[in-house]
Amino acid sequence: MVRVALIAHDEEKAEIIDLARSYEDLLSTFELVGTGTTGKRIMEETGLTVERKQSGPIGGDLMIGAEVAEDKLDGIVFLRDPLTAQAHEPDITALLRICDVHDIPLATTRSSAEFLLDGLARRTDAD
Ligand SMILES: O=C(CO)COP(=O)(O)O
Repeated sequence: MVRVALIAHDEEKAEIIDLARSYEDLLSTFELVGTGTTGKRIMEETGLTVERKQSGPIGGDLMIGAEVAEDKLDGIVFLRDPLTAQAHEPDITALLRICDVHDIPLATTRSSAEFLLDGLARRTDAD
């Protein structure tokens, strides 16, 4: 089964919930994992189930990164706030880097996330 991580910074939470609603039918066919607060909000505001890791600032990004290192993930939607400095920036950088190392697709904006999910939908069709 396709396994996807969903992560959003606070300023992007409304955007990822809107994205999750728009793609709910597709996402309901995926295994979903997310950082703590993002996962909680998506479960509260959609019908989706998300396996929740720690909140990003206390290690959640690194836990998602560990799944990448273990080749467990097919893609990541990570809607980053480009205008606010994050205390856990080193963890965010580590996650982006490990996605590059393992060539795991990672989308950091709404439009690129739509491309990523549309691409994973085609992969599901082909399976
Ligand atoms: O900080 C985050 C990603 O860097 C997201 O964490 P939360 O989903 O727990 O808010």
